[in-house]
Amino acid sequence: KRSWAEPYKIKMVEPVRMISREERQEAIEEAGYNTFLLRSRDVYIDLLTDSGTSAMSDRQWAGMMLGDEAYAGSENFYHLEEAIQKFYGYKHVVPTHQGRGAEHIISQLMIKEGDFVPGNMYFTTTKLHQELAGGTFVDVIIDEAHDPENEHPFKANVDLEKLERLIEEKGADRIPYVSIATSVNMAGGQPISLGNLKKVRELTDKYDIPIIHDMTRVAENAYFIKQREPGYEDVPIKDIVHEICSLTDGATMSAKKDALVNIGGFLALNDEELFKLAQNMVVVYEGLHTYGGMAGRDMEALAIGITESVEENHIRARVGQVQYLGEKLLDMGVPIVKPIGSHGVFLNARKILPHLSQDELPAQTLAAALYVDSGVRSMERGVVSAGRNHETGEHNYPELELVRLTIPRRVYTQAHMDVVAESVEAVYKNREEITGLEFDYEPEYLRFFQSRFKKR
Ligand SMILES: CC1=C(O)/C(=C\N=C(/C)C(=O)O)C(COP(=O)(O)O)=CN1
Repeated sequence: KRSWAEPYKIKMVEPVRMISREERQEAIEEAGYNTFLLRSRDVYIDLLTDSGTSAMSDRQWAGMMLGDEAYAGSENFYHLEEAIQKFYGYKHVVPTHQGRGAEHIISQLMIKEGDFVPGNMYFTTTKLHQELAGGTFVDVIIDEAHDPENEHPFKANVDLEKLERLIEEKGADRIPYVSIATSVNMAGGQPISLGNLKKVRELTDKYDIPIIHDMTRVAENAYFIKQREPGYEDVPIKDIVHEICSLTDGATMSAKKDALVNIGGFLALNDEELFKLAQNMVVVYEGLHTYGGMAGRDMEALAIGITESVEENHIRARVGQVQYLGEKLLDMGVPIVKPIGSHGVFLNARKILPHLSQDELPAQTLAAALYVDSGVRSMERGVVSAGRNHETGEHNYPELELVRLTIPRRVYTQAHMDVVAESVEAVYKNREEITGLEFDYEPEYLRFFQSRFKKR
């Protein structure tokens, strides 16, 4: 089996710097032990997120020069609309500045006070917008998804019994839609199978409940279907993506991930009436319905990015790099979420720091320790990200207490992955020395972005 390399070569580089350990210790204290509050210039390898951090292609950059910055009717909008209709199959497109812009609109439109929104595990902004609209998120993902060691190949599958029980218990009229994410971020970048999605479709059709698809990383999910689901080995990624979308009634997308742009998003809907309502809301919150908070040039780059995102060699290289890092860490004996995810490798902070209770914020602590060791920035995906129960005010204590090493698309080389793995190994070897953190400042919403912590 011959080696295989990325299907591109580098045409432009952006120098990065490595500051000293002393400077990194100062920087993390300055940032209140929150990696979101570090300055980019103090970060060596930035694995905080794959959101908006990917490299655009020369074609996308060329598209930036074709920005039709007309306020209304920009040519770039129609190119974006065509790309979404062609690759995703949805009829109507409402552009937004990024994913949460679309989540805000669809939540306000479809959810009424006291509703329940079932979904395959929560995502932070998605759940918050459902709550702000008066709804309650209900997790209907299979139990295996909450077990980092479980190697189920499709951990994002829906537990159909859980879903049907909820519908029977609450009544279909209090379930505005089922929220299905392709490649579930908080479970460790795990896919749903087409077989399961078809069963979800059958069940929701029985009760006439729509499915709204969070398609932020749909191409990565399609890649795992091609790798793991019988019958799809020879089906092109773009056809799998199209089939996934065809089983849903609409979608929100943060285009900052799979679609390879630094800003952008949209809401896509098949229902004409809902589309008109969404179009009317977008002008209140995002911008005219033909730009929705994006410049014309951004929409052009996005239309091109969508085309590139479903290209076989691109997605194979993208997911392949994540698998490479994950395999290295498994070989080093570092506890990570299995199977290895699509957009990142998730360290099992609870298992790495068993001497810390969840109240000592193990994932937050581990992310800070990793940064001090090497300048590698990661993101907390544990109790801090889970926030507080919006009724009781108590912390939500998730099963999964993870640190996400999120790989931007087409940015880092294999050498960077090797440096990251060695740093994780060094911190892992020294794990007994690590002591916990506590909150110093905690904002009301999405606290993981802006909280500050201190050593206990
Ligand atoms: C699955 C999913 C996401 O992962 C997501 C944003 N994710 C971020 C920022 C991340 O770091 O994973 C969003 C929100 O998108 P936005 O960051 O507003 O463009 C929606 N769905």
